[in-house]
Amino acid sequence: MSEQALTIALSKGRILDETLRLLAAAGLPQPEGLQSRKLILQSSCGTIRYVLAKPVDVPTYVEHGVADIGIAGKDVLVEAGRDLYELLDLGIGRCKMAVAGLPERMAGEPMQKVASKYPRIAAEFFRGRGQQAEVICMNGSVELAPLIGLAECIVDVVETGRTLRENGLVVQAEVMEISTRLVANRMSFRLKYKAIDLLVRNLQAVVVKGAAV
Ligand SMILES: Nc1ncnc2c1ncn2[C@@H]1O[C@H](COP(=O)(O)OP(=O)(O)OP(=O)(O)O)[C@@H](O)[C@H]1O
Ligand SMILES: O=P(O)(O)OC[C@H]1O[C@H](OP(=O)(O)OP(=O)(O)O)[C@H](O)[C@@H]1O
Repeated sequence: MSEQALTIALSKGRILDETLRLLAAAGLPQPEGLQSRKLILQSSCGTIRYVLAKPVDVPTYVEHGVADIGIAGKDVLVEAGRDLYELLDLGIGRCKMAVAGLPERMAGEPMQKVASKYPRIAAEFFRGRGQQAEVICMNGSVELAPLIGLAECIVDVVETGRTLRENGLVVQAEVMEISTRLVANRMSFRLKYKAIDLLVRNLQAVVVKGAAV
């Protein structure tokens, strides 16, 4: 690593283990004390400070410059709409953003209410299709909405498709492909270019080779 110290905001939750494997495969100094409840972990050599953040907050930390680098899903990044540099597709956390609903809904029928944890992405998708939709913002278990009559459809992440299947819902349209991305604060990218460029090149090598996934 270069001598410039970096702060990296990692997404806690389902992509954390894969992220850590990828960072290790790229030869990055590892965070110490992962088993603790600490939210800021230093690497042993002190060149990297890791911040363990809620995924949805990662773009906020990076845009404000309290983290130089962030690792988060494309879904979270697009929804946040922050002014960041997207440097690399890490190829992990792969899933899709899709519109889903009950199968008996006629395809092409105008939508009225759409439930989603991603209100901006949902609104933009229907606006782009020239359809008027009221987006109802949810925090989880979004699949409930069409089942209980809150909305005609949902815009949500689909990975294996199991949650949709087991709740009798089907994909009606695909919105975008999702994977985990490396992003940087714009100012950090200029001021710490050497360290960030080295980080990107090391990660790129393992992403391309697929060594860590
Ligand atoms: N089945 C999936 N469901 C949700 N996200 C997934 C899935 N598979 C991969 N991902 C990716 O993993 C990222 C993190 O998901 P995770 O569930 O940990 O975060 P979250 O939805 O913000 O969770 P929480 O609200 O519980 O903090 C998502 O932003 C997405 O890019
Ligand atoms: O296609 P699948 O493999 O079934 O995965 C998709 C499900 O996983 C996520 O939910 P999560 O488990 O994060 O819970 P949540 O409903 O609280 O967001 C997502 O919101 C879907 O519900």
